[in-house]
Amino acid sequence: MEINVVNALTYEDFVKLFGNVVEKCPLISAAIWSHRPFKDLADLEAHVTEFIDSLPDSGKEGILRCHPDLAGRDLQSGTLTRESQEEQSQAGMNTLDSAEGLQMYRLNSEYKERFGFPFVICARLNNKADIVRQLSERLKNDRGPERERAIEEVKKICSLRLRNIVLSDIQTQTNK
Ligand SMILES: NC(=O)N[C@H]1NC(=O)NC1=O
Repeated sequence: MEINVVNALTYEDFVKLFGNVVEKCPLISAAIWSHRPFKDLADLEAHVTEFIDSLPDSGKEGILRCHPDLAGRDLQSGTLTRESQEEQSQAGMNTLDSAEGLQMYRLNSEYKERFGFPFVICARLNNKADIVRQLSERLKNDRGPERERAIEEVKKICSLRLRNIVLSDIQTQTNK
């Protein structure tokens, strides 16, 4: 997708297309739409990053709380967003055996109890073993550094989702 096509999108179409680049936070794309024209995709991504960085700690924690648990209730009940469903499947979160499922449940609960927000990691860049290892490791962090660490993961998820939107659009165009 050419950047001039993105820049020509109405507010409604822009939010429809980019509204979930940060999980369940369409407010972010609604806000950055006003920064058009974007120079390129990297510029669009930089605006998302800047918006997130400008939030107070409570806003950053709010973003984290919009994320579903990995291998959690939404995955079991099929209520994940399409993006999250794909990411969690790619990391093998949908094929945990009962011992692994219980381990994830316990670690996720311990994490939420400690920090007051769910554990977030870019599932596309990690496999099952990485996720369990990092969840155990990050449980040892202090709240401030852990909040920032988790927000960095949100940015990685966002970057891959943005790229996905653009690539799948190229695919559609070549198929025409
Ligand atoms: N909790 C959490 O990390 N959730 C996610 N990670 C990811 O890549 N997609 C998600 O929904």
